[in-house]
Amino acid sequence: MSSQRTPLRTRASFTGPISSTPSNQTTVPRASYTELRPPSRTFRTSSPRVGPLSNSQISQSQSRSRPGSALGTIGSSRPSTPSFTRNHEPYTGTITVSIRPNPHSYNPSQSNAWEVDHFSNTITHTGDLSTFSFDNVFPPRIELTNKEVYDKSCSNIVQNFINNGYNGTVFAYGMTGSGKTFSMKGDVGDPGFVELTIDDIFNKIETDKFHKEYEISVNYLEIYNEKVIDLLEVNNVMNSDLKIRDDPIHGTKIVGISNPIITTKDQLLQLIKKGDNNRKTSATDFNARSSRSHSILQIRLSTIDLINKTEQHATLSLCDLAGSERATSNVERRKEGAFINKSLLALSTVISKLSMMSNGNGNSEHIPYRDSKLTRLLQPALSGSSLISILCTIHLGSATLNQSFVAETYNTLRFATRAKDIIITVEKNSTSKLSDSDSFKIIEELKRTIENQNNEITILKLNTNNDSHNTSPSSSEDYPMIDNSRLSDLEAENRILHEKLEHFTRLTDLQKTETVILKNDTLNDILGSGSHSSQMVMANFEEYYKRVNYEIEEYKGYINHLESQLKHAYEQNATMPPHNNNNNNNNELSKFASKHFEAILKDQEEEILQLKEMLKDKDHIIKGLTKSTKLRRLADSNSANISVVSSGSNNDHQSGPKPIVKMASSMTSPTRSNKENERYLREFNISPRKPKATIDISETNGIKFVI
Ligand SMILES: Nc1ncnc2c1ncn2[C@@H]1O[C@H](COP(=O)(O)OP(=O)(O)OP(=O)(O)O)[C@@H](O)[C@H]1O
Repeated sequence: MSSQRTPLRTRASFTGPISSTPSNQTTVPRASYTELRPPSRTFRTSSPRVGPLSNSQISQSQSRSRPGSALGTIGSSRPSTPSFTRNHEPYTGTITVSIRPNPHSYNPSQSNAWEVDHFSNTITHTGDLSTFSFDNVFPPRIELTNKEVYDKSCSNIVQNFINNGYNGTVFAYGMTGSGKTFSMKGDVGDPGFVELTIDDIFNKIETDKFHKEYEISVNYLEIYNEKVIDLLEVNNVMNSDLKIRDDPIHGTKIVGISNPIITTKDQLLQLIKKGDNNRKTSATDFNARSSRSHSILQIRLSTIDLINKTEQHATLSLCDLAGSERATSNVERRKEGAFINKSLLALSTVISKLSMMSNGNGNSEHIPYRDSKLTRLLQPALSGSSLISILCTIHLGSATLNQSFVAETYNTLRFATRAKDIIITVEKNSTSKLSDSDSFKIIEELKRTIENQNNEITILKLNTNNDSHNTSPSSSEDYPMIDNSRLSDLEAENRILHEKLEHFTRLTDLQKTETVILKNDTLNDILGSGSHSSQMVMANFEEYYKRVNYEIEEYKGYINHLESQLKHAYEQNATMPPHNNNNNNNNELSKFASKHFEAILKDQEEEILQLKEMLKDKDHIIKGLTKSTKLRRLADSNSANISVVSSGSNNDHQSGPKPIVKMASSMTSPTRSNKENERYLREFNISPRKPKATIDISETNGIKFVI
C-alpha cells in the first residue's frame, strides 16, 4: 500500500451500475430497463397513506412506464433490486430500500399491528390492510443475522464500490430503538454493516494483491445539534463545528476533517472504535443507549490497476442516523430531539420532493438540501453521484399496546416508499490512465518500501540474535516473540512487494515496447502490409531486426567515442592554468574560451543522453521483434510446417544494414525437427497442441525475451 496518495488528475464523474443480476446479462437500453422496476404496491381502499386510488389513477400509474416507478400493482411485477448491465453503463434505477423489524418489539403470540411477508417482500397493516412492498422486507426473527441482511441489501453496493468504482451510500433510518445501530455496528458475534464492508474491502485487497494497489483513507463524523464534529479528533476545539463547502470532485467537503490513510484492517477497526466511543449516546425512553447524533463514516478507495495501468477513486458513506422520537421530559434530550427531528424532517422533505420529481409530479423546483447539515452532506449522493441503499428499521409492535410504534412505523414506511420512488442515474467514477511518470513514481515507491523493509528486517534479525544471546535476567521473554512475528510478517510482505515490483516493471517495460513499436513507421508499414504473405512479413521483420541491431552497435561505438572525447576534455580543463587576473584581455579571452568549451561539453553530454534514450527505444523494439519473430516462426512451423530463415548470414550486420526485402521467394530453410519445436514451445510456455498463429506483440505472460 502506498503511503503517498496518487494525485487525482481527473474530475471524478460518477458513472456506473450495480447489481445482483449475473454479469452475462445483455445490455438493455436505458429506456427499457424493465428489470429495474422497483417494488410495486397495492393501495387498498382503506389505505391511510394516500387514500384509495381511483381506477383512472391506477391505470394511469400502470401505464406510466417510467423505469423504477414504485407505482404498480402487486403481482404485475415483483419488486426488483436495481440491476446493472454487463458493460457498466450508468445505472438508472431506483434506490434499494429494505425494511428490518426489531424482533424485540414483536410478539408472535399477540395480535400485531403489522404483518410481514418476506417471500413477497411486503408489509401489511393488519387493521386497514394497507400494503407496502420493497426490495427486501426481512422477518422479525432474532436469528436473522446482520450478514444475511447485509448480503441482500448492501453488499451489492459495496461490491460495486470496490470493483467498479461507483460511489455508494448506505444509511439506516428509523425510530429510536428500532435497530439502526445494531444493523450498522453489529453486536458481539454478529458484525454489522460497517465491519462486513471492511471485511469485503480487505478480502478484495488480499485477492488482488499481485496486480492492484489500493489506498484507503477514512473520515468519521457526527452531526450533533446541527454541528459537524470530527469523531477521530474530538479533543481538537477547532473540530467542534466543521464547515461544509462545495467541492468540484466530491460534491461537498468538510473543511479540516481528519482523513487518515489506512494500511491495515485492524488499524481501520481501531479508528472506528475510537470514533464510536466519541459519539454522543444517552438513555431515552425507548433505548438505553440511544444515538443522539447522525454518524457518517466515509471510506475513500483509490485503486491502481497494475495490469491495465489505470487508477480509479470512489467513496462509500455508511450512515447511522439518529432516531426520530417523541417529546421527553429531560431538557437536554428534548433539545437533541428537536435537532434530530428537524434534520430528519429536512431529509424527509428532500426525499419527498425528489420522489415527486421522479414521478413527474414536481416541477424542477428547488430541493432544500441546505435546510440541514444532514441533507447538505447527503446532497451529492441524493442528487445522483452515488448508488444508495436505505435500511429502514421499524417496530412492528402490538396493535393494542404500542400505538406510538404503529404511528412511527407508518412514518418510516411512508419515508421508505417515497425513497423507493426516486429514480437516480449514477455514473461510475472515471478511470484514468496512469502516465509514464505515475508508473515511474509507483516503481520508485515500491523500491523505497522494499528498501525500508529490508532495513527493518535486518534490524529485527540483529535484535533477535542479540536477545537470544542476552542472558540478563531482566530481559523480557515477550520481545523476541513480538519481533519474530513482525519479522515473518515483514518477510512475507517483502516477498509480495518484490513480486509486485517485478510484475509492474515488466508491464511498464512492455507498454514502453508497444508504444515504441507503434510509433515506428517502418514497423507499422511491415505490420500493416496485410496483403503480404506471412513469409514476407517474417523476412521483413528479420531484416529490420538486423538493421536495428546494426544501428545499435553503431550508436554504442559512437557513444563510446563521445564519452572518451568528453573525458579527455574534462581532464584538459582540470589541468588548465588558473587565469591571470592582472591581464584583463587574457582574462576575458580565457573566460570566453572556457564558456565556449563548457557549451561544447554540455552539447556532447546532451547528445550522449539522447543517443542512450534512442538505444533504449531500440532495445524495446528488439524485444518486441524477438518475441513476435519467434512466435511467428513457431506458429508457422507448427501449423503449416513453414520455416523461415533470415536472408543474410550472421556476419551481415558487420557490413551494414540491407534494404528491407520485398519478397521472400528465395527463403528456404530446413524444417525444424520435432525436438527443436518442443524446445521452442517450452521456452514460450505454449501448449504444443495450440500454437500461437498470430503475431501478438501485446502478450507477455510467461514469455521470456531472448535477445
Ligand atoms: N435485529 C435485531 N436483533 C436483535 N436485537 C436487536 C435488533 N435490532 C435492535 N436490537 C436491539 O434493540 C436495541 C435498540 O437497538 P439500536 O440501539 O440499534 O436502536 P437504534 O435504532 O440505533 O436506536 P437510536 O436511534 O435510539 O440510536 C438494542 O439493544 C439492540 O441490541
